[in-house]
Amino acid sequence: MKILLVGGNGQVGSELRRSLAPLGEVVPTTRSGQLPDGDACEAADLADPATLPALVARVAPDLVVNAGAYTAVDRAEDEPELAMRVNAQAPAALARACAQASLPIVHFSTDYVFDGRARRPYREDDATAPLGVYGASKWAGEQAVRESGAAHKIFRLCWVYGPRGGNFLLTMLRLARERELLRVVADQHGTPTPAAWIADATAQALRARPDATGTWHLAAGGQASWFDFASEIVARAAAMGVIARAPRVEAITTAEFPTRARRPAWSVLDTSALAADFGLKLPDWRTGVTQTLEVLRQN
Ligand SMILES: NC(=O)C1=CN([C@@H]2O[C@H](COP(=O)(O)OP(=O)(O)OC[C@H]3O[C@@H](n4cnc5c(N)ncnc54)[C@H](OP(=O)(O)O)[C@@H]3O)[C@@H](O)[C@H]2O)C=CC1
Ligand SMILES: Cc1cn([C@H]2C[C@H](O)[C@@H](COP(=O)(O)OP(=O)(O)O[C@H]3O[C@@H](C)C(=O)[C@@H](O)[C@H]3O)O2)c(=O)[nH]c1=O
Ligand SMILES: [Mg+2]
Repeated sequence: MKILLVGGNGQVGSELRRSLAPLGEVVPTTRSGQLPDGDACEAADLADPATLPALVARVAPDLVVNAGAYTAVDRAEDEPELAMRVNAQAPAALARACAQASLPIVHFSTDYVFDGRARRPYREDDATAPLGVYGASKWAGEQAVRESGAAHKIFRLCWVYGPRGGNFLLTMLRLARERELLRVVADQHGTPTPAAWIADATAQALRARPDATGTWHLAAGGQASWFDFASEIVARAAAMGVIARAPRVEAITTAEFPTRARRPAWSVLDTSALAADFGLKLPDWRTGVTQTLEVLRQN
């Protein structure tokens, strides 16, 4: 089996290069046409969706996996057109090309499609109402994939992080080395999920039910505020010797940490459909923090 992996260099994309390898030949694309080790690969610009059907035709895969996205939540408010091209029009073009060639597609979306007013974990068919441009662009991308006619798996993810790339854990470790005090919002709740777990679960779902079509929530177990996540990161990192000492972490409100984009106050995802359909249940989010810090310590 040949797998075209678009966005093969992001947090999830780089873990998918590893986790999908046992399923077949993985053909990654990056924006530059280069992988981090300097090796050449396919180049694909998601800001130019019209070029994507030719990419699919040239590679002639058996499956397309799209891990590329515009993920700068605040910046998206000032670049809505670019965010829409990358997060909505590019997946639309990929999914239409898949439909035409009778290929299945795997696509990823986000908890930020919800407005956060729920009082229980979000289910797949709960009403969406994105608060910002990023969430709106990801919702439009999901809809385009569903409407393309291609067999698809859409996995909605939450608070993704890992040892590489831009993410909250790496930001907290940097700030922990620079500051005595971290101030972190305690009134937004979700579930921090390692990119490696997402990539492993994606590979397992493809193996278990290659033909299943639909949308599933995919996140670690439990729930946390960003303050809980930051507190766990600095406590574990100090205990494991990843940072020399733990700074104090202060719980603040969203109002005390103004950002360009609004974010949902609650975006915990109900993952029971993933368990029922694929037999997949991810460990508690705290286990992921320790595992990721272990990878960083070894590097
Ligand atoms: N990060 C998170 O917290 C969450 C992410 N998600 C979703 O999960 C998926 C994977 O996210 P994640 O791995 O974290 O994202 P990353 O930002 O780590 O990776 C996205 C990748 O897309 C690439 N990309 C962006 N714009 C273009 C472009 N114009 N042309 C080509 N490539 C481009 C980036 O390349 P480059 O590095 O060159 O910019 C990067 O490699 C996405 O669909 C995202 O929306 C869902 C919930 C949470
Ligand atoms: C750096 C920092 C952030 N914060 C707050 C700001 C914000 O409300 C919250 C998270 O900040 P970040 O900007 O790191 O996270 P953000 O970019 O909003 O993360 C989101 O990314 C997209 C791609 C997704 O799909 C979501 O699931 C989610 O992971 O923490 C603090 O309170 N203190 C701090 O020192
Ligand atoms: Mg961010």
